[in-house]
Amino acid sequence: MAMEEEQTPPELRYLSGLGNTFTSEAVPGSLPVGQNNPLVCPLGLYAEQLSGTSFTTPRARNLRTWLYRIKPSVTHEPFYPRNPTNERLVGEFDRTTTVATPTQLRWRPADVPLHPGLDFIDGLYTVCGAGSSCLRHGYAIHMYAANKPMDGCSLCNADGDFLIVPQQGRLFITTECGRLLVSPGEIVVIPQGLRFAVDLPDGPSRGYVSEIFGAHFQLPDLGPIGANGLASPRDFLSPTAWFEQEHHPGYTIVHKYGGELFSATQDFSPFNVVAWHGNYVPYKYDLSKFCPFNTVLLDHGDPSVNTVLTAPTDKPGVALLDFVIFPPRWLVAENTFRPPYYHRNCMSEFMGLIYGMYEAKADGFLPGGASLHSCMTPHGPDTKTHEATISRAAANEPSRLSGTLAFMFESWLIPRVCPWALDSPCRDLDYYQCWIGLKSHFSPPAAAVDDENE
Ligand SMILES: O=C(O)Cc1cc(O)ccc1O
Ligand SMILES: [Fe+2]
Repeated sequence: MAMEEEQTPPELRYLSGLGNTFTSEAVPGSLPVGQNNPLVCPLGLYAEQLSGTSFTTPRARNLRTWLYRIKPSVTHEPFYPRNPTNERLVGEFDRTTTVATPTQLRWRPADVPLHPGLDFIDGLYTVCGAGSSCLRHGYAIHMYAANKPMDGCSLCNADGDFLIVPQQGRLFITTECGRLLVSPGEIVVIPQGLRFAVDLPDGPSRGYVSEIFGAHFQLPDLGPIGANGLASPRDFLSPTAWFEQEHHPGYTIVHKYGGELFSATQDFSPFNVVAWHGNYVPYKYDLSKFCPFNTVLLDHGDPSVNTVLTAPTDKPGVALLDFVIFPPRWLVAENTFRPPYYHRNCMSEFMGLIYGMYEAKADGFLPGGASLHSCMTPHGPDTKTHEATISRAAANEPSRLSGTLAFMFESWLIPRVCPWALDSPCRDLDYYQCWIGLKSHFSPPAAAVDDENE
């Protein structure tokens, strides 16, 4: 089922609404009526539940889906450590795997290698993260550069949810719930435990992934904004049931578990779900649908106002991981330094750029590149941006920030960084230089200086 390079993907139908309970059948009459697991399911299917939360999680946050499939997913040979594994995937962030550094870090975009062929699994590499997938608290930030479809192979991430941000090349993703086509400018969430395979209809592809352990993404509360605004639930799209039933000898099930890869074989595709119902589903979202709110008079608001999705911790208002965007918008604040302010944050900020230029960096932060400003590490606009902003005569005029889309993964947990990210040829070792040229503009009245120094 792998698509050749630049093949047109099929038209897909989606179900709309984040958090909805859906039903979907690829064959009419394949979904049991009135119960989840009848003695014999319609059309001779097997019933299988996929639980995304504990059975006893309160109803408002309980997530599960019932899958009606040709054979249950348990029908496979034993799991073995995958050989070769992917040495650059991390699920436990400690001194043995990663490094603590308060240094401002920035990376140039990685070239997508053409040889040897890398699929989504082998093209993934962890950049940083915190906590532990086994202890179900923490997150990992990965990037990927892939040039080969996952052929005869699916991935199941037992560790957490993946939020994937493609930056170059569309992703055609087949899941047990159906198929999604995700373009740069869209994001997709693949929930923990759902099997999926990534095809690359445009060939070489790259992007960013945040993975969260022990939590799921939800929409942020809107507070005084009211009932509408930011990302609207109806703009989140989930797939419709789709299955394949051909005999497929040697199909490989890859299982990411404790940050490590295992594999098992079976003689059929895992995408054999004819019907399903539930609320534990993959979904995609087109970031151009985001309805941004911002200041209409003065000052630069905090970036939390641009939160698309948040994964909460147990502390109210504190995120395990926020996904925040910096979309095209009007800037209208008066007498205001409009780019981001200089900043030290108890949260840690990983940023990526999907296209265009980021408002705080005139140079060096490029589409496909990344930066990391960890807990309390100072950062802010580079010298060029600062100088250009304060010298701009028309600074009070409305201006439209266009042709740009940056994002941030922001977390309460302090990330540790992978050695290969620190040693990467893409690392911009001169990043700190972008602030070194900031001059003192301090000009107190002469009398005040004299008074003080007398
Ligand atoms: O560091 C950054 O560029 C992200 C950011 C953007 C903004 O508009 C305000 C604060 C902030 O941390
Ligand atoms: Fe910041």
